[in-house]
Amino acid sequence: MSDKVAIVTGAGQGIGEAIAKRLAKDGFKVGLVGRHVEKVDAVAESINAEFGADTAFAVKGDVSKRDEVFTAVEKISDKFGDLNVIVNNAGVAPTTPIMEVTEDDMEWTWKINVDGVIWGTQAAVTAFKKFNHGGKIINATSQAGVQGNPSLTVYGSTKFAIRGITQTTAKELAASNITVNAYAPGIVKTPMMMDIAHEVGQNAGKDDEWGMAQFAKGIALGKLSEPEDVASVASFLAGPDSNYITGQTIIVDGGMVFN
Ligand SMILES: NC(=O)C1=CN([C@@H]2O[C@H](COP(=O)(O)OP(=O)(O)OC[C@H]3O[C@@H](n4cnc5c(N)ncnc54)[C@H](O)[C@@H]3O)[C@@H](O)[C@H]2O)C=CC1
Ligand SMILES: CC(=O)C(C)=O
Repeated sequence: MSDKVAIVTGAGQGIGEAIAKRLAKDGFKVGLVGRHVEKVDAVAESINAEFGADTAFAVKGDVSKRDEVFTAVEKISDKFGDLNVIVNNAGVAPTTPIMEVTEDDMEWTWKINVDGVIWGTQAAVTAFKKFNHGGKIINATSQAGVQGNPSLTVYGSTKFAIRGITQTTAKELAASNITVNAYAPGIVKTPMMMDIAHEVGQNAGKDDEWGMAQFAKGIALGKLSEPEDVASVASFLAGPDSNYITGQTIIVDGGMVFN
């Protein structure tokens, strides 16, 4: 068991919720950050009911806003008296055929997916230094940040960027005993993916199930993944068994992408 402290952004549902629950099970105190405070509060309550009062603490924060990220990280690390891990998980996934991409699509998607990782990294490094030790930074990329997907130009561009940021910051922060890695899920059964499947289905005059099946094609293991499959990898990256790994993206996609 660990007595370490981890922060997970976008922890109100889906993969972030599963990671927060898994890290609590691993023995971490967990800080949950989300735009919708009622959602992160509900996840924190369920963690506290299962793992003991004061295991989880929820804070409202929009990752696209630097001040809000710094405030959230300070509140959580003050409450638990330390910070060892941040999981920059929050993200959005617009489906945008190339000829329909607008300036607005580019701006809001990059602000959340990419700026959010940068602010989370800066805020966590500031806390690691305050507590006089290194730490672990874990970023959410995607199979769409490893290979091109039609109609995911905007989203994919952010996820390719996150793999780049993972590599550059890993090299820059190694001397401070900070590792930086990423997980790249394939198709995970979460509200985000259900929304995408709905849109793809509607555009083709079909239903959500058909939409999901289009994304499920080509998965070697023949099934979609659960948020807990991604949480297992985040658990490994947050724990001591990954201490000698940095700058890497672990692909959790059931064999969609082989690189
Ligand atoms: N579901 C999937 O198939 C895949 C997901 N991913 C990535 O995994 C991460 C989590 O995805 P899901 O759980 O599926 O998504 P989701 O949409 O189900 O949950 C994302 C959470 O992030 C929060 N969020 C969004 N913008 C935010 C902001 N500005 N500030 C704070 N919180 C914000 C949302 O409110 C939501 O609670 C994302 O970065 C996504 O791109 C990557 C590959 C596949
Ligand atoms: C949402 C996502 O990351 C996909 C479809 O790869």
